[in-house]
Amino acid sequence: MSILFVGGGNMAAALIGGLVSHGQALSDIAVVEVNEVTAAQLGARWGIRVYSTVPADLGGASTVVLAIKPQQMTELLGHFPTLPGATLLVSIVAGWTTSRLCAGLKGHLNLVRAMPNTPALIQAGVTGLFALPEVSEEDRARVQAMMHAVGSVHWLTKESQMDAVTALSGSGPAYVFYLMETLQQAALDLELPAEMGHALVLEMVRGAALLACSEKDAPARLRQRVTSPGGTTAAALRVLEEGAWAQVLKQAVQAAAQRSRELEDVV
Ligand SMILES: NC(=O)c1ccc[n+]([C@@H]2O[C@H](COP(=O)([O-])OP(=O)(O)OC[C@H]3O[C@@H](n4cnc5c(N)ncnc54)[C@H](OP(=O)(O)O)[C@@H]3O)[C@@H](O)[C@H]2O)c1
Ligand code: PRO
Repeated sequence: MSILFVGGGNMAAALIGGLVSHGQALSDIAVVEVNEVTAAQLGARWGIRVYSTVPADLGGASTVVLAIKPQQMTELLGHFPTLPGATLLVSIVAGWTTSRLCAGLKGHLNLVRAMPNTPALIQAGVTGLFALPEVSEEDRARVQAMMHAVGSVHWLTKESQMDAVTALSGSGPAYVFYLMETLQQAALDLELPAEMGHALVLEMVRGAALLACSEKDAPARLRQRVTSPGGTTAAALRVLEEGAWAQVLKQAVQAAAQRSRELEDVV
């Protein structure tokens, strides 16, 4: 499978890294990247072909991955080559629906939307996929293999689920990193040395995530096992409940899903 990435930023680099580690030939990967610094870094890191504009023949690629920001899409599609019907178009662009993509790509229907996340950088990502009915089983398998190279894959049954996936697992790493930043600050406030606070938070989050993945018990049950009656955890959880922490977090995820719905309309 030869792949042309349009946009060679954070997510494209993560996907390329995963593909290369799964044996994808570097000669079968090319990138279109307008940012000269990023373009030079991609070339130096992998020695792959890097274009400054989309080549009319797509560099011979059978799969094109759109990996630019939603706000950059209208300009890109304004001068995008007409795709041969057999070319598989995969878009990781948040918010852009297949209907808008199809319209911008002159009726192209061989379309799959993918929503990965940044742990893809270490092949620990999770991706939601949605394909139009016109996409063949073979092309579905190709895109599944591509995203599986950077983590696990879940097929969506309805495109509208993509906004929730974007809000949950697409944006989700930022919520966890924010929690970690806050806990590190709390460690400083409790006068732990910065390095120790940093390590304790990292190892605690890693341990909790691994435990949750290894156990059949739901997170609520795991939480109960930490919480001794009248103990320290109960004291902390009471403060979180008083601050309506769960409601605030749910509202944050709702806001992300709403923004995903709005992003289709950005120009
Ligand atoms: N980051 C995430 O966690 C994440 C997760 C899932 C999905 N996504 C989606 O993935 C897409 C890319 O996100 P990202 O974080 O990888 O963004 P990014 O790091 O900004 O990468 C996009 C790259 O494309 C370049 N570019 C802009 N216009 C271009 C054009 N016409 N042709 C070729 N290259 C062009 C940008 O250059 P400039 O910097 O000079 O503009 C930038 O280097 C977004 O649509 C986002 O919604 C992101
Ligand atoms: N990063 C993109 C955004 O913040 C999409 C999910 C994660 O819009």
